Amino acid sequence: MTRNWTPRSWREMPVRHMPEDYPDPRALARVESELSRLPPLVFTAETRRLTHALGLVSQGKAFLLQGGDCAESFKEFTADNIRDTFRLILQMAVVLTFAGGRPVVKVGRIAGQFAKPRSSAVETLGGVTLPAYRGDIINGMDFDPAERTPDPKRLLKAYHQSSATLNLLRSYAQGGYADLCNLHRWALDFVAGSPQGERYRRLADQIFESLCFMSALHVHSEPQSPPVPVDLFTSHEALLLNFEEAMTRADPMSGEWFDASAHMLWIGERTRQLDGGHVEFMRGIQNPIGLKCGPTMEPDELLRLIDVLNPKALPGRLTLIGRFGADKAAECLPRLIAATRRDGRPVVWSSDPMHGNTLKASNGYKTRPFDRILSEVKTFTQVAAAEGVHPGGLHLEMTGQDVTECLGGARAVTEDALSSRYHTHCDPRLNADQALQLAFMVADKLHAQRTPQVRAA
Ligand SMILES: O=C[C@H](O)[C@H](O)COP(=O)(O)O
Ligand SMILES: C=C(OP(=O)(O)O)C(=O)O
Repeated sequence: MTRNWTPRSWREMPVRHMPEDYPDPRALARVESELSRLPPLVFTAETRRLTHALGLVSQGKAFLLQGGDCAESFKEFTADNIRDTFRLILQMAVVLTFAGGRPVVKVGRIAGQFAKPRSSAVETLGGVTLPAYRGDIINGMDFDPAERTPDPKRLLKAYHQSSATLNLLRSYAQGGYADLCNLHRWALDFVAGSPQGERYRRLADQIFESLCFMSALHVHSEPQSPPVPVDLFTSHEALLLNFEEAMTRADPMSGEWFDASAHMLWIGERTRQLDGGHVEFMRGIQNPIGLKCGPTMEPDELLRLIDVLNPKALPGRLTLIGRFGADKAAECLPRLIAATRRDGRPVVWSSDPMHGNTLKASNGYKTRPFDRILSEVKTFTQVAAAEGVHPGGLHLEMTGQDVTECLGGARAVTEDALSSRYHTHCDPRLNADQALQLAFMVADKLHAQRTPQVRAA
C-alpha cells in the first residue's frame, strides 16, 4: 500500500460491521469532534512500553496474558467488577510466571471493549425484526426499537466509562494492591473452595515464604519499602473506526500517530480484509496491534497482511491471535506458523480458544464447552513446540464473576445450570474458576518446556 495514510484515510475504503443507521449524522459528527478534543485515555510512553514488552514475548522471553470481558456494558460498570477482573488477571499471571519462569505481560480486554461485530445485522423475536445489538457504544441490548437505534451519545459515555475504569486500574496497579505481598488477597471468595482455589493457595504460600526468605537475606526489598507498581495495559477490538479516528493523536516528540483509546488494538476476524478500512486504519497507528486469524486465513494472505501491518519488522508490533476451534487448530495452525517462521519477521503467536468454540446448547444458550477450550490451547502449545516457536500468549473472554456461561470445568457447569448466572451481553465468558484452571494447565505446559533447560543450567 503506497497511498498516504491519515487517521481518516480508512473512510475511502469499504468497511464492514460499522453502523450506517445513525438517524442524525450531524449529531454523530459533533460527537466525533468533541471526542477528538478530549484528553487521551492512555499515553504514548505507556504504549511504547507495551510494544517493548511484546517484543520480549516475540523472542520467547515473556508470555502474554490478554483477557477480560467479551463486551463491557454501561449497566455492569462497578468498582467490584473491575477489581475482580484485575484480581483474576493477577492470579493467572502469578501462576504462569511461577511455572514459566518468565515475566507475564498483562493486557486487559477492558476500558474500551464496547463494540461487537455480529453474525446477523438483525434480530427477530416473536415475529418482530429489529437491528441487532452491537455493543453499548452503539446501541442498547433491550429488544426495543428506540434502544436498538444507534445513538452518538453512547460514544461519549463509553469514553468516560473507559476513563474511570483506567483511573481505578491505575490506582490498583500502582497503589500497592498488586504488590506480590498481597497475593493471598487476590483470591476470589467463590473460587476459594475449588481445586483451583486450593492449588492457588498452596502456590501463594510457597511464593510468600520465598519472599520472606529473600527479605530475611536483605536481597529483596525491606517490608516497609514502597509498593512495586505493576503494568496492566488495556486493549479492545478497533471496530468502530470513527471512535478510533477521533481518539488518534500525533505524538508531539516524534510526529507518529498513536490511537490513545487503548495501549493495544486488534483487528477482528470479520474485518481483516486487505483492502478494507480496518486494515487501512491500523497500518498507520504505532500502537502494538493484534490480528485475529481464523480457519479461513491462508499463509499467503497472512504474509500480505504482515507486509502491510508490520513492514519494518518491529518486534512487538504484531500479535497473531489464532482462533480456529478445537477441531480445526491442528489443521490450520501449523501452516500459518510455518509461514511466519520462514518469513522471519518477528510476531507474537497467541491463542484465543474462545471464538472458534461457540455453540448453541440444546436449551438455546450460546455457550462454549470448557474441554474444547482446553483442547485448542493444548493443540496450540503442541504445534508451537513442533514448529519451534514460542507459544507466546493467551487471549480470553473471562470475568472475575461467578457466572455460568461456559459448560464444564472442575466445578462442572451443566446445560441446566447455564441459566442461573448467564450475564454476558454477547459471548459466553470463562468464570474465574475456569480461567484459573486453564492458567494452571498452561503453566504445567510452560513448566514442562522449561524443566529440561533448568536441569541443563
Ligand atoms: O465476539 C465475537 C462476536 O461479536 C460474536 O461471536 C458474534 O456473535 P453472534 O454470532 O451472536 O452475532
Ligand atoms: C469478535 C471477537 O473475536 P473474533 O474477531 O476472533 O471473532 C472478539 O474477540 O471479541
